Amino acid sequence: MTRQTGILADGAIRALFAAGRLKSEAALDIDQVQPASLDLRLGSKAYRVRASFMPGPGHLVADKLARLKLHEIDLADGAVLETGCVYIVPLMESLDLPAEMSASANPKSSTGRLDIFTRVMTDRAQEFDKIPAGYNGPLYLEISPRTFPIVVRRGSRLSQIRFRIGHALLNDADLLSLHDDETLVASEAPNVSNGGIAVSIDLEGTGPDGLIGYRGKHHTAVIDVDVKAAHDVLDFWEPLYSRGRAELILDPDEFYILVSREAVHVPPLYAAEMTPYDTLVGEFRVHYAGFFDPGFGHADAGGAGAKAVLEVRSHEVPFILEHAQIVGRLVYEHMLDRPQGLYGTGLGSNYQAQGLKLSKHFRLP
Ligand SMILES: Nc1ccn([C@H]2C[C@H](O)[C@@H](COP(=O)(O)OP(=O)(O)OP(=O)(O)O)O2)c(=O)n1
Repeated sequence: MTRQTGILADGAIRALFAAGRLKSEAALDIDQVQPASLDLRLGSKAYRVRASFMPGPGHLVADKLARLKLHEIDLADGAVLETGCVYIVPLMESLDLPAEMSASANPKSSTGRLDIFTRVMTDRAQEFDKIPAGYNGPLYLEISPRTFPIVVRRGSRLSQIRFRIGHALLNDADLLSLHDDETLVASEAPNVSNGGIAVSIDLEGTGPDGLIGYRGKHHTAVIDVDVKAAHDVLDFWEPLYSRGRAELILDPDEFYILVSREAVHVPPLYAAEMTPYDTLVGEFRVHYAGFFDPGFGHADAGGAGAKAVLEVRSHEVPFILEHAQIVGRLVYEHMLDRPQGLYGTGLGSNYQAQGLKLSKHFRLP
């Protein structure tokens, strides 16, 4: 059954290309269309800018770039993007959306796991990562590596975009009833509020030796975002072990990879997104969160027991994170159609049935 509102699935995203609503400088990569999103590719130039900016009503990104760029970098053969610097990269894909269709962008999971801050910008934008209905124009990516310097090139895929018609978010009652049928978050009692189901942190360490997570090292070598399993974990990360207390003191200057206590599940007719838990005093937050594909953690797609990976930072002050503390909420949206491919069934799914898992760029010793 086709719904009137919801997120476009892979087949409908391919149809946008065929209809000229989505364009790209080059033919699509074979795995670029995901079950409920499209990976966006970097174009051939990056601009180092002095500071991030919002285009604002009436302004084109290209005009602001002409004023703010400090240096132009050729990405044809790859280039290093340094930590602490802000870059703007025109993307290969551009849009001419139908009047009723909007979109939203997010860093890919691998991008968040490397602590690469990214946001998509459009001309005249008043918000990052939100593409208004009917948008016609180019897309740009702001990139700021926070912990590790990275190598990127034309075609590197750091962010992804979802297309939607209307509003199809599940409310609390819908979520509870879907949870009863499908077990969305495997917890003793589901905690549902504001349209989201809570995900909490595991600090007991069910992994080998009580491993609970990793803290990013500083002054490391560069990471090529396009190469898998190239780096030794210990050159970039300090493993953290549970020492009997099931708590972790977050240092405000550090970046942590942790894991959810619950296995999470996105049934095939839904797409989910993690929204960071914003404490009223704002001491810490899951920094990147991100999109969860239809089929993630779905038993038929090989995903039973898949945990969410959490990229956590503390703000301003050191903060004690305790086992089972809520760190985010998963919100669910209806798909317009069932995707042809589910997460975990294709060759490119790196994180199905994962536990605590660093990005695909690392190999265990
Ligand atoms: N904070 C997050 C965000 C996402 N995911 C999971 C759910 C997603 O369905 C899966 C893959 O996400 P992306 O498509 O963003 O990731 P990549 O493209 O980097 O990985 P893959 O190559 O596996 O698609 O990772 C996660 O565990 N923790």
